[in-house]
Amino acid sequence: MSSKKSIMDYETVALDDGKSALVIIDQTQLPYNTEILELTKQEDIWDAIYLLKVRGAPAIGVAAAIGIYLAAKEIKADSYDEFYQQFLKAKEYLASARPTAVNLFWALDRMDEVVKANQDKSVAEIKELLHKEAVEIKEEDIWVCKQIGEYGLSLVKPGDGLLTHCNAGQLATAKYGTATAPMYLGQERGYNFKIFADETRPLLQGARLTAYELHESGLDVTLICDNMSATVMKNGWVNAVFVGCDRVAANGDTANKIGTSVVATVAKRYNVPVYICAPTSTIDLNTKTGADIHIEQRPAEEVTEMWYKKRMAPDGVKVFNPAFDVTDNDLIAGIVTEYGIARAPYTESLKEIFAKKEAAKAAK
Ligand SMILES: CSC[C@@H](O)[C@@H](O)C(=O)COP(=O)(O)O
Repeated sequence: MSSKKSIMDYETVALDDGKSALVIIDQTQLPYNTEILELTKQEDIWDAIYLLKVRGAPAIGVAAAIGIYLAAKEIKADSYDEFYQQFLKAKEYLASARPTAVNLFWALDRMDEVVKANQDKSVAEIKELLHKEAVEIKEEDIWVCKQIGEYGLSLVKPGDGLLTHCNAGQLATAKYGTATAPMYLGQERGYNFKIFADETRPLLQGARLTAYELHESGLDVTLICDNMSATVMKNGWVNAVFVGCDRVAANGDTANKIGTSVVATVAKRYNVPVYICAPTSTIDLNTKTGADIHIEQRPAEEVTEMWYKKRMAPDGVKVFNPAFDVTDNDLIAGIVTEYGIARAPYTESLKEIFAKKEAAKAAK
């Protein structure tokens, strides 16, 4: 019997409180090396987020929550004010790692709220509450992905062809993934999906991560280049597109990995519905439209040489390398959240989703 551990047996992101470490799989090494990193320094945590060692909006959120807890744990302060000043500095630092995925800010703000709400407590007690909150943020993400799986699965039928772009899988979340959650759940229930994974240039999250985790899990996955989605859709092989997101604006416009809007435009041409799998932690009602979303620009080398033995572009050529694009809301058939599926017009339906979330919180 093989004792080789599957990538699915590892936690994408975890806290080792005894070692005061953020524990992650270094995703830049996948699929060849499964290297587990134990990060204790704030600079290393920042680098891991910036360099995409830990990536995907929900996983970035969990890493940030654990990261700021670890920073807080190290603070030596006698008074609340002294503690909070240093906490805010650490928060600002981690928040600067990447600009588009709102989960980074959402998680840091949630941790900040814990500090502000407990000014009457001792510094030691606040640290303990931060620990609890970071653990909760991670646990919640697992539940959220499960729910998205159930709602997503209700949109498709056994034997369907599904296409996904980038990695919104287990490696992008605490477990199950968002766009992959209906796929994993369908597998448990005998749906026999045929999945197409876009390779996702320039950093190949689709090839290195999505194709890897789905294949390891025994799903029927076919890797395609980014320029092949029209072909597989025209052939009638795709019944639905499921993708994740980094920030959904109040009107439903959605920032996700560069190339998502191309897939959505092609899908519209071939009448294939595009579903955005979106934890409410990735929906930002304070951002009005996609035009207000800050799109991260990344180094030219990611396009010209990073994954090649030799540079594959002329020296000195200009390169444009946005990490994300915005899919306009009219290309989106539904936004699948943990509280149900929002449909156009999104300005209203997303508010209803948040009202359900509030009601569920109040009922606890
Ligand atoms: C559930 S993850 C959703 C998104 O974060 C994912 O689709 C994506 O675009 C990730 O981009 P990345 O640059 O790899 O962090």
